[in-house]
Amino acid sequence: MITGERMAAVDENAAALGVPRKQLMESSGHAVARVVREVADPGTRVAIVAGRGNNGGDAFVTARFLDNYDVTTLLLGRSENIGTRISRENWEALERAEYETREVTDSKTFELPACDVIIDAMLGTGISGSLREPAATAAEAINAADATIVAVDVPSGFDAENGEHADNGVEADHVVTFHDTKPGLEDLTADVTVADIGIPAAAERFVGPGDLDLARPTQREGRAFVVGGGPYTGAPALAAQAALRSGMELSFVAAPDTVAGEIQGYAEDLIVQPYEGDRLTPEQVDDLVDTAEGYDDVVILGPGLGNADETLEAAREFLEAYTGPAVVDADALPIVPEIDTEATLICTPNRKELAAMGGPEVEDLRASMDEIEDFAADLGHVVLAKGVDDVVSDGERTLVARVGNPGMAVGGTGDLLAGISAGLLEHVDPFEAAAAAAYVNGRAGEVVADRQGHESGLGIYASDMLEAIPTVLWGDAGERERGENDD
Ligand SMILES: NC(=O)C1=CN([C@@H]2O[C@H](COP(=O)(O)OP(=O)(O)OC[C@H]3O[C@@H](n4cnc5c(N)ncnc54)[C@H](O)[C@@H]3O)[C@@H](O)[C@H]2O)[C@H](O)CC1
Ligand SMILES: [K+]
Repeated sequence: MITGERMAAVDENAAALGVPRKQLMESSGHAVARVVREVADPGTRVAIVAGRGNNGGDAFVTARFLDNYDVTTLLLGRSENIGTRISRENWEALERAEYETREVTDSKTFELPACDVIIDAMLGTGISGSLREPAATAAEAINAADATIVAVDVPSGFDAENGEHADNGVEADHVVTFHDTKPGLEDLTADVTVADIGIPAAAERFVGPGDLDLARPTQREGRAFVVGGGPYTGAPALAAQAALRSGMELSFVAAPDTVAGEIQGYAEDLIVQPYEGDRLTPEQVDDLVDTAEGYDDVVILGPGLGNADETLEAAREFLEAYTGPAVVDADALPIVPEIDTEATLICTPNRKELAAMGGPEVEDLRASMDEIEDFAADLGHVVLAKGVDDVVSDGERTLVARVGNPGMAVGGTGDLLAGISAGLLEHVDPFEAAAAAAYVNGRAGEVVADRQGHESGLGIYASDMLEAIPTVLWGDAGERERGENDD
């Protein structure tokens, strides 16, 4: 089962792997033709009713695979308004090859040709709400016709996010859905065929640009609240800056007053809130929890805190009292399995920290995905295990991020990852945030290495990567692989 939104992400990932959507469209269109051949003999009259999105494009392909049928293709709208390049190319191919095509420019003049089979390709997973004109009139005519209705991907009017079906939607006899079934399709009376369209398994196993699409912030929003610093000062500063670079509006660092000035000195963009002492102790916990909850912050707990007993006790008390979203990193990690917390956590251990949390002791994170998944399930929180390849799991879903370069083994990249995770956690669930953050961090390392002219990245600084975060999130670096999906 896959939602329409997730499907779009997977096909973006497939494009990045070199299997562009136009190829998938060819497979989709072919799959629909196969079902038509099962339900109707050659020579039968077939009417294709297509919309201007990729759902329509699939059916333009179908027409080519039904050469021994009597096919008429109706486009709802003008061909110059077809919404995507690949769909337009498939429409143009029909015209050049002299297939029977018509453009319906006015719903009042809509007329279904005499037919025995209707292919409903008006709307697929791009739909929202009940059908608007001219699709509404067309759906009425389709439902009233004495013909077998074959729907492409979903019946038009069906919402592939939640299974709701618009009152004025198409009532299909057969549905040819792609790659995997969609939520709610099984509740329809139609026969459902799930067609394999050649999406590589890697598109769902490896984090790619599609996962980033699901998590990309569209506006400046949220406050990061870093509880870090004491023995170290660079780590909280990097994490706090990475959160700002990932779309947060404000980034606070609560730190001991002995180091607050130093942390502020790294970056004027941060707001440093000093507390008394030279390290975090339980005395500060109530204030910190009140602040974080009072302002709906996303907390980053751990960077540079050190592992003094009273600091770890404070981190424990913090997580036991706090109920909001947080990223837990570094010395605070071993506490997580020991506590009961209502907080929503992303834990970001490296291999050593994973073992220190009581997780599996592994050489190669990717080879140990299953163990990491089991560990995340036991822990009850999202684990983002970072290494050469990162593994992200919420105990049910597990993804591998295989981006980045050897130079990223330098100190500080983990702090960036914590900051990016917090920035994305403001917008999406912790699994989606962690997966996309791993991708963004890795790509940022690649972008910097590229700019510096050495692919290995050996010699990059974590702080060099700060500026590359927006490049990956909103700029060309995130879009570089998108190829065919440019419209
Ligand atoms: N991997 C895959 O899933 C593949 C899917 N394919 C097919 O592509 C469609 C999804 O295509 P998309 O272009 O995103 O959207 P649609 O064709 O579904 O429709 C968009 C179109 O509809 C208009 N619209 C939206 N809501 C309404 C409404 N309530 N009433 C009327 N019109 C509406 C919107 O404005 C757009 O113009 C998927 O289902 C598959 O069939 C690929 O071909 C292969 C890979
Ligand atoms: K459809």
